[in-house]
Amino acid sequence: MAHGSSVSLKRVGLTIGSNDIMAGIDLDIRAGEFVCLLGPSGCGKSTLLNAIAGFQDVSGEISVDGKRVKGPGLDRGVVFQSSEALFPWLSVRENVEYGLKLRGVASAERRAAAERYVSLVGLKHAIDKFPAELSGGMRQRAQIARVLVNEPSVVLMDEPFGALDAQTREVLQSELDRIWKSTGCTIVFVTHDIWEAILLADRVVTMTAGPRAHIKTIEEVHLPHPRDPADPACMALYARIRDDIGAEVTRVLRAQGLLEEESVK
Ligand SMILES: Nc1ncnc2c1ncn2[C@@H]1O[C@H](COP(=O)(O)OP(=O)(O)OP(=O)(O)O)[C@@H](O)[C@H]1O
Repeated sequence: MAHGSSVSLKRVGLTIGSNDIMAGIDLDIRAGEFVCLLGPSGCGKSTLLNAIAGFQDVSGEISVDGKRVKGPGLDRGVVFQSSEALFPWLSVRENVEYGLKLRGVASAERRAAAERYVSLVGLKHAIDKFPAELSGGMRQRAQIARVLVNEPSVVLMDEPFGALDAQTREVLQSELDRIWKSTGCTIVFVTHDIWEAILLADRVVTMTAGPRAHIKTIEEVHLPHPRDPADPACMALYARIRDDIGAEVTRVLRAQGLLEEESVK
């Protein structure tokens, strides 16, 4: 199993054309930590995740276990929202084995690894099915297994449960908590859902709205798992984060002239 790596962001920024998307982002993520990124739509959460993945060049410095990120690498795995990320012409087993095959891992070893990770995500019974035969939740489980089989020390998740119905999302949230603990990897998870962040994260990082988006607040969540939304500590945290994001949305609407001063609390 993989260990978790630390991730360090120093003065990270991105300007595209005349658009200052983000600026001055400093964040130190501990090895094995679960960090959720929240913020108003368009603030740059996915862009930041892509920068850690090495898909997006940014200014400043991003390093994993002290080593500068210069592009994608097997130490970082990315789970996308869309289950289209699976190859539709391959079975779950073949999808999960795919990366190992590219790396020349021997067939027996590949098979054993795929079975181990497909079991870990609770999909053993569907290992020979094709993506079209799976529900949305099962496809996301398969995508997670396909990433974990490479034993990344950092897993980057971009709204992985965003397209799922509420009940499936709840099941997968608790499964993810179990999977995270059993692998020990570091998780950086982008979501729009404040409850999802509170139920999963060690720390919830809230970003300001752009332009020049940066970190607004960091909440440490010192609560045991499984967390209960009815817990007063969770409710208080929810109210604080909702107010932080709400203030950003209000600020943007006001700047765009879409909200009158007196209607703002
Ligand atoms: N390659 C690019 N070229 C131009 N603009 C870009 C590029 N990548 C990101 N942006 C802009 O950067 C901003 C942040 O986008 P991003 O998708 O990261 O935000 P987000 O917080 O993940 O949004 P959402 O919550 O709606 O998914 C947006 O204004 C987007 O248009």
